Amino acid sequence: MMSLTPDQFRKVGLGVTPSPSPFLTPRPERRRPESRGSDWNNNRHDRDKEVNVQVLLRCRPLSDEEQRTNIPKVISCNEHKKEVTVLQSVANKQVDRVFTFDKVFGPKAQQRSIYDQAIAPIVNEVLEGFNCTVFAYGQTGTGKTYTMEGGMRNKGGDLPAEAGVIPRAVRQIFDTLEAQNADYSMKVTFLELYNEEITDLLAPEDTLRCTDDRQKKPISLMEDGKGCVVVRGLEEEAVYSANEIYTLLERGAAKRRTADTLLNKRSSRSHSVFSITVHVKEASVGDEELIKCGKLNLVDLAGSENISRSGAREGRAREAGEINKSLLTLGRVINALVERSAHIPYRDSKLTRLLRDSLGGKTKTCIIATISPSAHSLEETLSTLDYAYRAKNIKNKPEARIEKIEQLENDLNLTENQVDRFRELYLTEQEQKLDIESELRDCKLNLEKNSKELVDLQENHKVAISTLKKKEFLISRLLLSENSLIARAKELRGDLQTASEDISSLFAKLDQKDKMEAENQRLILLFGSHLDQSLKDLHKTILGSVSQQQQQIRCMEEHARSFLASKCDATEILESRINKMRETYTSGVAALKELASTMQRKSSSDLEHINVTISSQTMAVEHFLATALLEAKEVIDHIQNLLDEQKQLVAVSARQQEEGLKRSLASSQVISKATVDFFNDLSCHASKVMTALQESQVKKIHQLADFEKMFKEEAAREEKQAFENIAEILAALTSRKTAMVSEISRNIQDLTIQEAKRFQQEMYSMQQVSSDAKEEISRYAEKAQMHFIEDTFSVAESRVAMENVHQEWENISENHVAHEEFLSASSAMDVDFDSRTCDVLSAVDDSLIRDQESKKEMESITTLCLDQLKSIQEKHGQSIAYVRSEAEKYLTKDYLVDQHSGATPRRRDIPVPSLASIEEMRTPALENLKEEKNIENGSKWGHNEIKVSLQAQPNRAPFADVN
Ligand SMILES: Nc1ncnc2c1ncn2[C@@H]1O[C@H](COP(=O)(O)OP(=O)(O)OP(=O)(O)O)[C@@H](O)[C@H]1O
Repeated sequence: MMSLTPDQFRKVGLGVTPSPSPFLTPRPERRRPESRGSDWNNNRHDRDKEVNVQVLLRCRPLSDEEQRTNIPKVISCNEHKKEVTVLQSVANKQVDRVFTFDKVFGPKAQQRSIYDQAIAPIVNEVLEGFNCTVFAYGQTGTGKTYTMEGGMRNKGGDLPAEAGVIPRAVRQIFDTLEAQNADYSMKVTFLELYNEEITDLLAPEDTLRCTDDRQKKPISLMEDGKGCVVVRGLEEEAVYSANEIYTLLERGAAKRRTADTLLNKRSSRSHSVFSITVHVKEASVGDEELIKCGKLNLVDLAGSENISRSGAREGRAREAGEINKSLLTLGRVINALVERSAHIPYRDSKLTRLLRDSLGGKTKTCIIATISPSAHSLEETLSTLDYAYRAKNIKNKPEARIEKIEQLENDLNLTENQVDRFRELYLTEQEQKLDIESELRDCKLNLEKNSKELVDLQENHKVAISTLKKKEFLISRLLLSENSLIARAKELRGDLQTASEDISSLFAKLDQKDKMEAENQRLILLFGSHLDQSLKDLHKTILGSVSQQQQQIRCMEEHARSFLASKCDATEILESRINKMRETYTSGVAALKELASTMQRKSSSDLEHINVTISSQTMAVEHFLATALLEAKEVIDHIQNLLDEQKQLVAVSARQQEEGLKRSLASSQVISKATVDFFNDLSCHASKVMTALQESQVKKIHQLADFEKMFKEEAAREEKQAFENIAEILAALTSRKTAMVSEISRNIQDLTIQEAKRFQQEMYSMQQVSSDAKEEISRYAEKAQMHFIEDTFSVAESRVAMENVHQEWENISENHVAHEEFLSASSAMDVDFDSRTCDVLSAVDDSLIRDQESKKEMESITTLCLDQLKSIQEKHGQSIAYVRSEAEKYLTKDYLVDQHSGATPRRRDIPVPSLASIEEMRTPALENLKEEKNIENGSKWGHNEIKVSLQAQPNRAPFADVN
């Protein structure tokens, strides 16, 4: 045990004395104790707050040995989620267990991070005047000592990385107080609890010199587990600097009893308790001096162990037994605290007495549970986790201790040294006082509990007596209840009879409904078959009309073909006639040539004769010639006139022929245009028919959908109106009917769609045929135009030839005979030409007549087609109307099924006795009876009635008879 003050005290010459003055504030005057600072009140308030014990979990890494032997890991830590998962498989099934703690540190967690995250805040609380305890709990070899002590050696002022909680806490306290330049004193104790004996690990060397473990000087622990700190410590007090403390601690730690076990080469065989008590002088509040007193306990428990597994040898068996015993007591204390038992077995072991204030007391407590990740330690790990998890629920009531001792010091008029000693004693006294207070509170609680139990017993006694009375009364009341129950049962029976009659009539109604349902189904089937039949008829009609149309189209094709053939014939005739004309012209031209040669021959002989005549009769002839010349001139003029006339006639005839041909062309063009227009009209009409069909189909679909919707709405309305009892049956019926109707409507829609597709195909083929015929006719018109052009050319050629002939005739105009011959030939040719032209005209007339005939035929076919289309449309409309009327008929029938017949029993309220009336029949409580006695009239169960009934049944009433 030692007292520590900062080096600066020693520097000013105060530190070496056994009892240094920790508080250097001058105390100039004596002060009154009445007023207390606001902090004091705050801390009083803190006393009422309960805080849970904080539980951290640390899992060590696999040791080198464990890694070498490939021991599987069964622990997984999630520091972020603060979860530890124990991986377990039972019968090849993964049955993992997850535990959650306040903080979780995995195998990689460093000493420093654990301290900074978990312990540093606790040390700060100690400096604020709280008592705090941190203890490590876990199976042997899981790292408790490593966590609490770690490496203690201080290398040149710096702590090593593996330094544990104890050296780091000492460092933090020193550093903080120094930084605050605080007025403080500190006391450190390091105790070992071995086999229920306490040893001071900081006792000077010579006490231990030449002694074995058993001869270590034990410290007797006071009953409340507190006394050792102050009482023993005062005698051995000394002052040390911070660095010296580390050396002392290291030495003390080395003194702990350890042993080589199978699970840990340096297994601690004792519990160690390291305590630092810090007294910090608060800033003066007014004329009062306040001291914050905080205490930090750092406990390293010996490891719980399975003796057979840990391999504790014979000599160590008692040791292991003692460790387990003390840890079991600790477990019991934790259980009692969690279950909030009235009795907490703190006194069962020295360990629990030491930790009394840390578990369920006024201390802030943090448990570091250590586990191993090895699969071999699974059982012990689960036990540690269970304990640690339970310990989370322990509640402590920590309170900051800020003491006011100035007043007492002044009253006692002590010296400086006495004041310091007094302060120490006073503070320890306060601690003890608080402990006694807590015990007193426990006693009070027990007393309260006992007195409560006594009151309960008295209550029970009273209750038993009143129960007896109640029972007597109950028997009498039961008789009354019996009578009223029988009367009520009779009433109920009447109601039941009526209800059963209603139910049987409801069942009759249900039967009727079933029958209607069957009838409906039959009707629906009939409707389906009708619908099928009508659709088949419709299909047949459509097929018939389509085949008729095909026939007509074929007929039209025939006509077109025959028309083309006749046209070809006419063209051939025209060609042959033109050929004949050509032949006539050729023969005419040949005759003209022959005539010309004859004329030439005759002219030469005539010239010779003329020459002879001229030579013989020169003068006479000259005169004659002059006369002849005049006559010739006249003749020539005449011929010229005749030729002109002839020429004009030929030109007129050619023009007439050309005009005739033009007219024929125009008429054939008109015919072909009319034919094309007809086919256009036909295709237009067909497309109109198509659109009309599509529209009717869409309309049908809409109508069917509307009908379906209406049907559903109607059905829903009916369902609502129907009785609740048959609502389900009706709903089922309606849904079935709806399904059937929607099925049928779907089928109709499908059939209509197929029909429309077929129609479309037929129309498409009709259009194809029409367009083919149109093309044929336009080709024919082109051909006719070509022929006409050829004819025109040939006419023009013949005119040219005629003009040539005319020219030749002009050249040989002298020969009158030839002229006459020419005239005759020309007239013959003209006659021939006229006859040919007449032939051509008659052929054109024939062709026109035929065209007209074919046009008429086409018109008649078209009207036929239109009539047939109309009839198809009408038939289709009729069949749709039929289908609709049939559907309406059958569905109206369906609707009628659920019409009110009047025979259905009406809903009637069966009088159900109210709960209150039934409750009235119950035998009332005794107290109620007392109340009832006060009610004169107006209650069914009035006092008078009881009396009457009791009198009526005297033998059955009193309880005494039963007994
Ligand atoms: N987190 C850790 N990182 C590295 N080594 C560790 C860790 N925890 C424990 N060890 C090592 O495991 C061994 C056993 O640790 P320690 O002695 O601290 O266990 P213990 O729980 O105190 O055992 P016992 O109860 O038997 O005293 C030591 O060698 C220690 O260095």
